[in-house]
Amino acid sequence: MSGRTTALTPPEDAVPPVRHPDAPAPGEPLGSHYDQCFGCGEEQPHGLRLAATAGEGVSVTATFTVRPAHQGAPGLAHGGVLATALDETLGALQWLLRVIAVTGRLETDFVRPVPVGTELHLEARVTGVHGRKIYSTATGRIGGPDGPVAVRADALFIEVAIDHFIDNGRPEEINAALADPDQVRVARAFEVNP
Ligand SMILES: CCCCCCCCCCCCCC(=O)SCCNC(=O)CCNC(=O)[C@H](O)C(C)(C)COP(=O)(O)OP(=O)(O)OC[C@H]1O[C@@H](n2cnc3c(N)ncnc32)[C@H](O)[C@@H]1OP(=O)(O)O
Repeated sequence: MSGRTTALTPPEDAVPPVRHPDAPAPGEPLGSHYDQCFGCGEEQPHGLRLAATAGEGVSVTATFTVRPAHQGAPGLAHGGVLATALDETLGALQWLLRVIAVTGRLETDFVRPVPVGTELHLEARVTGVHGRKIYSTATGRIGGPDGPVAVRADALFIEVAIDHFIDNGRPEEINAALADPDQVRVARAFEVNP
């Protein structure tokens, strides 16, 4: 990482994010980007099954219920699982920008322990865009959208082409995804010029 800034606030010449005209309307459920995703996939038995909804501007909200499979200490959510919930919520912002991006950097504050059974209410928004770099921030609250903050994160996502996944993913999963019309439709929903 030599010569690379680790700052997660947008640089002065960053531009405000622009909501894509074809982005899902505020209040619209975003669905899963991949049914095997550990964060949002419906086919992952121990996954988070996080459900995200489009917000105003370039923002999303999401909920995730902590289950016994998500424990670290007895009765409490694992920190890595909570970071996943934040990462997934931040990743869902891509639906509103209609770009494909991956997490380059994620800085997480764990403010309160989160017991099993908790419904975590997350919200995320893009704070600025600088070329391929997308700066964003998220919080997770216990029990409701106005509940106490349990976790928060700042992140830098980097825009990539679909080839990022084709070139780097394991052939079994990539070939299955490319053969699935629903998956291809979802991938195209992220791209400005499919
Ligand atoms: C078919 C299926 C479709 C599914 C689609 C939906 C998928 C959605 C999935 C969502 C799932 C949930 C989300 C997930 O879990 S995503 C999974 C977790 N993330 C990853 O696996 C990413 C792994 N990393 C990489 O692939 C590369 O390093 C990337 C692509 C990120 C950059 O390598 P690339 O060679 O492309 O770019 P570059 O190195 O020229 O850098 C470009 C610029 O960025 C700056 N920079 C880079 N890194 C950092 C850093 N760490 N801190 C600070 N800055 C950083 C860099 O300085 C430069 O800035 P500047 O010099 O221009 O100013």
